[in-house]
Amino acid sequence: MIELINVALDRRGRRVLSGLDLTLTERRIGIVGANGSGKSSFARLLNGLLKPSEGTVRVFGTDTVADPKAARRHVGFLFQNPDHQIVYPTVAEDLAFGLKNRELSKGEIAPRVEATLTRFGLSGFGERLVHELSGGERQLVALAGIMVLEPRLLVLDEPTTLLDLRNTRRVMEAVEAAERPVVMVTHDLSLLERFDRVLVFEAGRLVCDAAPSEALATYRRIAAQ
Ligand SMILES: Nc1ncnc2c1ncn2[C@@H]1O[C@H](COP(=O)(O)OP(=O)(O)OP(=O)(O)O)[C@@H](O)[C@H]1O
Repeated sequence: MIELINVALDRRGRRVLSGLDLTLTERRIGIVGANGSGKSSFARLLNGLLKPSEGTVRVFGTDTVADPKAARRHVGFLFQNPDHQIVYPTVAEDLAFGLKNRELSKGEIAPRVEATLTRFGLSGFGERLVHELSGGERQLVALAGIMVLEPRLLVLDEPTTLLDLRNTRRVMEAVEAAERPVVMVTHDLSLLERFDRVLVFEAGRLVCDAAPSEALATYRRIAAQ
C-alpha cells in the first residue's frame, strides 16, 4: 500500500525527516510524536504534497514524484486546518467540486453528496455557508469532501483537534465505516488503542514502530523525559 525507501526530507534546507524505510500495509496506522517531530511532514509525503529529498515514496505502486497526480487521486488528505481544504461557499458546492473535476454528471453528483452528508450527520447542511459553520462542523465538512471522492487511502492530519466528543466519535465511526485504510496523525492517544500499528516520531526519526500498547508506552516514556 505504502512504501518508503531510504527517505529523507529537507524543508528550507533543514533535515526534518531521515532514515525512513517502511512498508505499510495495515488498515489503521497511527502517527504520534511531539510537536515539530515531523508527523505532518511524513503525512504530506504520502500524497505527494511534499517530495522526498532523498529516496522514494510509493502509494499503491505509484511513485509520488513520477506521477503526483495519480498519487493524489489514491490518497485523500485531510489538513489540520479545514480552511486549507474548503474552497466553495456552500457545503454542497464544496463536496460537489471534486466530483465535477472527475466529470461526473449532475445526476450522479447530487445523490453522492447527499449520502456523504448524511453519513457525517450533516444532512440539511448542503445549503449552509461554510464560513458560518463552527470549527468542528467545518472539520467534518472537510472530511466529507475527501470521503465523497472515495480515495483508496485516507491520510488524516489531526482530524479531531477541533471536535467535541460527539463529533470525534462521528469522525471515527465514518473512518471505520469507510472500509479503507487510514493513516492518522493525532495527539489524542485514546483514538489509537484499537489501531493495528503506531509509528512514533521524535526529532525527525522513527523511534518506535509497534502495536499501540507498546508504541504508546514508548511515546509516554519519551514525553516524560
Ligand atoms: N513550511 C515549512 N518550512 C520549513 N520548515 C517547516 C515547514 N513546516 C514545518 N517545518 C519544520 O519541520 C519540522 C517538522 O514539522 P511538522 O509540521 O512535520 O511536525 P509535526 O510533528 O506535525 O508537529 P505538530 O505536532 O506541531 O503539528 C519542524 O521543525 C517544523 O518547524
